[in-house]
Amino acid sequence: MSDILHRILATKKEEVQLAKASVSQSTLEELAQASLTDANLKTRGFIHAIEQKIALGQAGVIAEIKQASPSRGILRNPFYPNLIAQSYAEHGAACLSVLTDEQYFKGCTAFLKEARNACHLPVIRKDFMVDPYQIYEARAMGADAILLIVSALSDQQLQEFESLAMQLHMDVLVEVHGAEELQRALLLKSPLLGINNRDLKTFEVSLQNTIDLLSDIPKEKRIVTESGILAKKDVDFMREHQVHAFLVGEAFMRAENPGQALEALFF
Ligand SMILES: O=C(O)c1ccccc1NCC(=O)[C@H](O)[C@H](O)COP(=O)(O)O
Repeated sequence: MSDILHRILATKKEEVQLAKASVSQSTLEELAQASLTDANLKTRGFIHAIEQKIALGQAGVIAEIKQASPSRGILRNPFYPNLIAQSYAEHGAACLSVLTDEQYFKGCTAFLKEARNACHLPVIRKDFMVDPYQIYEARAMGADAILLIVSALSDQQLQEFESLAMQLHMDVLVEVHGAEELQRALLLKSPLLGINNRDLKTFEVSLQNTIDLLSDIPKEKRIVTESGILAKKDVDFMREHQVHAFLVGEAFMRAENPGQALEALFF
């Protein structure tokens, strides 16, 4: 239990127990249900937004809003999620990814709400799901999608969490790093499959990781390459291999104008 992912997951389990003592799961379930008919909160199609971009021949960019990360430390200061979201929307992002983890990424629920309220884009709650409670929480805060990290969950949890997210009208990004995780991910229904180029145990990043898994992935899946996309050559490399959806954080967070950086990298 010493690598960073395991530490994050252990913290997350403690946080969920504390949260449950403050807001009961039944209250959250009611809020999540109510959100589905609230004009401001009802879900925006996350996968649909990516597919629309790709149908136009463009890249489907999930643009990340994160203040810090365990591997890179502070990425942006000062940090205004609403302005970043507007900038991404103006410059061609398909969707937003907002980190809500506080301890390791300096994120919070308010950042997701601020970013989503500032634009029309669908938003994924980027956090470490270990309990169904967090899925109700995600919907109650307005998330349009959640992330499920295969290495963090059992097969049963993956299926249960995916099914709950779908019942709450959210899309699911299923994230893998290696071949064994990929086989487990293929048991799920979601068409959105993220391949993380970063090994969350060692922080090592290799874009070749995405390419190495491609031949084992059925055509029905929409592949999202995640992490380490920093330069135009990285984008070209992926697109040459028919990978057209991208999750990018650091390259934009370090730029003075994140949206302009997105446009320069992808369009
Ligand atoms: O980025 C980290 O340090 C990290 C550590 C432990 C778990 C997850 C981590 N990152 C999450 C991500 O996957 C990235 O935020 C995302 O793919 C964007 O990557 P990048 O463009 O390299 O910022």
